[in-house]
Amino acid sequence: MIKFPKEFVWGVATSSYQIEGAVNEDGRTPSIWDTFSKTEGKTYNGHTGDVACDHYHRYKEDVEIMKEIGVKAYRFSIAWPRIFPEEGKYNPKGMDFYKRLVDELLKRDITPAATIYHWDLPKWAYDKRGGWLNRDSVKWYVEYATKLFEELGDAIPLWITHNEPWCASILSYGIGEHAPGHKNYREALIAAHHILLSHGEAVKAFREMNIKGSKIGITLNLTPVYPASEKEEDKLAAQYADGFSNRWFLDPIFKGNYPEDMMELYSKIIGEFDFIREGDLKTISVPIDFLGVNYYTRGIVKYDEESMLKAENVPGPGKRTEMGWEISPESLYDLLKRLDREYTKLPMYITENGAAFKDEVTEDGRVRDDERIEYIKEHLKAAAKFIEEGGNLKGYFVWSLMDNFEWAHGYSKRFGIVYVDFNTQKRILKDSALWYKEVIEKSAIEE
Ligand SMILES: N#[N+]C[C@@H]1[C@@H](O)[C@H](O)[C@@H](O)[C@@H]2O[C@H]12
Repeated sequence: MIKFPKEFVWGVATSSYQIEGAVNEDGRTPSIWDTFSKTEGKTYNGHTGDVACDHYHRYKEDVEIMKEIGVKAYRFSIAWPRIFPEEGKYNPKGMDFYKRLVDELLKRDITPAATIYHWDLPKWAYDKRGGWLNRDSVKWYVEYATKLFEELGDAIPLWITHNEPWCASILSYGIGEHAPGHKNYREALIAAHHILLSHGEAVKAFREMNIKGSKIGITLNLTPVYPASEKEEDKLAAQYADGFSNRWFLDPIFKGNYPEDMMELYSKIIGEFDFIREGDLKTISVPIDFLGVNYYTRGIVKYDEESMLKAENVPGPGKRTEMGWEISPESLYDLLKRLDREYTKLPMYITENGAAFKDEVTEDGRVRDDERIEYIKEHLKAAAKFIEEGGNLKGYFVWSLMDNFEWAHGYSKRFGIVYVDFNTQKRILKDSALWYKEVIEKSAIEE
C-alpha cells in the first residue's frame, strides 16, 4: 500500500454554473455564461447550465452522497450573480443558499472550500465596458469577496480567490472558446492583469478582516511543457509555451513580476503594457496561505516560426481521455517538484484532477469506469512520491464530484465519479466513487 499522511485532505470539486441550475431563482440574474451558452454555436448542441445537475434544489442529496463516499472536503464555487444580481445591490436570498449548503456540509464534518470566482461573471459587469477589461472590475470583485468574507468567513476554512485565471482571461478574451468569447490577445492580457489584481486586493481585504481559522489562496491550471527534441529551437518553443500557460500567472503571484521573455514577446503583439500601474505587481504578489493546482495533462511542443509563441503542439505517446488530453501522471510529479523548487514552499492542494471517459450505465445499474480509477490512482501515486520526498502537498480534490456542464462541451463530457442521468437527475455512484471511498477510508492506495 502507498500511505498518505493521516491529515491528508481527500476532496471532490465542482463549480456553480456547472451544477446548480436554478438560473432565475431567488434573485439570481444572468452571468456571461448564461448568455454565451445561449449563443448559437458556442456550446455542444446548444447545451446550457439552465438546469445542469439541479444542485440548487438537490444539494442535500448531493451532500449526503459526499458523506456516503466519505469525502473530507468539498470544493464548490459561489455564483457572483446570486450575491450581487445588480451592481452594488446585495441579495441575501442568494447568500442564503450557500449558508444552507455550508450548514449541510459542516453537519457531516465535510470541510467547505469555496472558490469565489469560477467564471460566472454577472452580465451587468460585462455590460459595463467588458467585465474584466474594465479596471473597475477589481472594485466590483472586492465588494463581492468582502461580502462573502463577512457572511461566510470562518465557516469556510479554505477560500480560493479565483479558479484558473488563465481560462478566465486567455481562453475567454484571447482564444474565444469560453465566455465572453473575445479573440483579442491584448484584451486577454488586460483581463488577466485585472483578475490577478482583484486576487491581490481580495487577499488584502481578507487579511484586514482577520478571519480566524481560515486560509486564502488561488487555484491555477498548470500544464508542464516539454520540448519535442533536444534541439535549441524546440527548447525555446517550450520556454515560450511554458510562459504562455504557466509563468505568466506564477511569476506575478510568487515573484512580483511578469516574466521578461514573455513581456518582450507579447509587446510585439499587444504594444504597450499601459494597463499595468505602479504598485499593481506589489498587490498581486501579496503573500497567500496556499496554492491550488489544477492538473490534467502535459504539453509537448516543437519550434514553429509562424506561430505567436513560436511553438506547435506535438501529440504525446500516452493514452488519451475523452477530451483528447494525453494521460501523463509523471508530469504531475514534475510539476509539483518544479513549483517546490522555483516558486513556493507553501502548502499546496491539487484542487482539480480527473478525466472524462465514455461512461455507460450497464443493465445491472453500475458504471464500470476502470479507466477513471486508473487515471486517479496513477496521479495519486505521483502525488505520494512528491510527499514522500518532502513535498508540501496537503490534499487532493477529484474533478468532479458528479457529471456536469462541461463548458463548451456541454453535457457531452463526463468527469464525475458520480453519474448523472440528466433526463431524470438520478445520481449513480460510479465504480470510481466506490474505489475512492476505500482510498479515503485507508488514506492509502494499492501499489
Ligand atoms: N475541461 N475540463 C474539466 C475542468 C472544468 O470542468 C473546470 O471547470 C475547470 O476548473 C478546469 O478545466 C477543468
